[in-house]
Amino acid sequence: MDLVEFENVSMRYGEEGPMAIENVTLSVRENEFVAVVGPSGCGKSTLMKLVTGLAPPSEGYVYLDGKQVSGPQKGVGMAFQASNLLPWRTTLDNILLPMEIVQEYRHRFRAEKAKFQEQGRALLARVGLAGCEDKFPWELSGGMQQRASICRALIHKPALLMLDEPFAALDAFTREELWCMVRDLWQEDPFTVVLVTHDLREAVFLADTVYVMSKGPGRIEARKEVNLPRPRDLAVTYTDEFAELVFELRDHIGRIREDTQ
Ligand SMILES: Nc1ncnc2c1ncn2[C@@H]1O[C@H](COP(=O)(O)OP(=O)(O)OP(=O)(O)O)[C@@H](O)[C@H]1O
Repeated sequence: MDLVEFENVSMRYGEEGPMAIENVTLSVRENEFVAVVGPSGCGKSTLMKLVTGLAPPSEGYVYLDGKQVSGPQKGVGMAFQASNLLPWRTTLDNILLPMEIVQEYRHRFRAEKAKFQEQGRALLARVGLAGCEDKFPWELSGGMQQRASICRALIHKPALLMLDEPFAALDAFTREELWCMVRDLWQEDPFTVVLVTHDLREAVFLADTVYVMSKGPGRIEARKEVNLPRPRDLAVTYTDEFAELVFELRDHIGRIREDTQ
């Protein structure tokens, strides 16, 4: 079953502005890991706003779990390039924030606080942050902050996790560690993921399907299935098969850049 569907979606900001994305049709199956790659400004973040209901399409339809998206969606977890943890809250309190502020969960959270705190601790342990529950964000490294930010996005067990370049600001080694963390979380207890990234290796390592977007306006130029066997180890990134997939995507993007420059 498809969890996310875009049907001929176009979007412009303002009445007169240029099209940010045009005629986008795509679908994401339940528990599929999708990556969207493309040059800067091609509309990747706009796709995220449309799925989460933060902006309506100018034309076409966006469906989430079979229902047309017409406002902010509760069942979506989001993480961004900046972890945006609140500096005055501990790591555990930061990751429990959605339970406190989203009206839907607030009552249950107040009634069963100890249970949710336990779930928060367990989630932190799964991402290697056991012992960091009472630390403040400034006591954590950048990679640890991003781990916590992904926990915060998953604490309410969303059907869909939207990741907008969550590893872009990290060094190469930390980035690869976090790829493995997301891979493990997803494999242990599957959910649907849409990952927006500039990093082709990241897209091929993590995703089942990669969409390549062009810019001005953003269109889906290519869809590539990644049939590398799972579970994938980092060693796969040094194989010819992996390099060929990355090269093919790079070639698409190179051609798009030539056409739009
Ligand atoms: N709030 C806004 N108002 C007007 N135009 C916008 C707004 N947000 C985005 N745009 C325009 O829409 C187009 C797509 O932007 P978007 O941020 O979705 O691209 P992106 O692929 O996420 O970019 P990047 O990779 O640089 O983050 C761009 O031309 C951008 O200038």
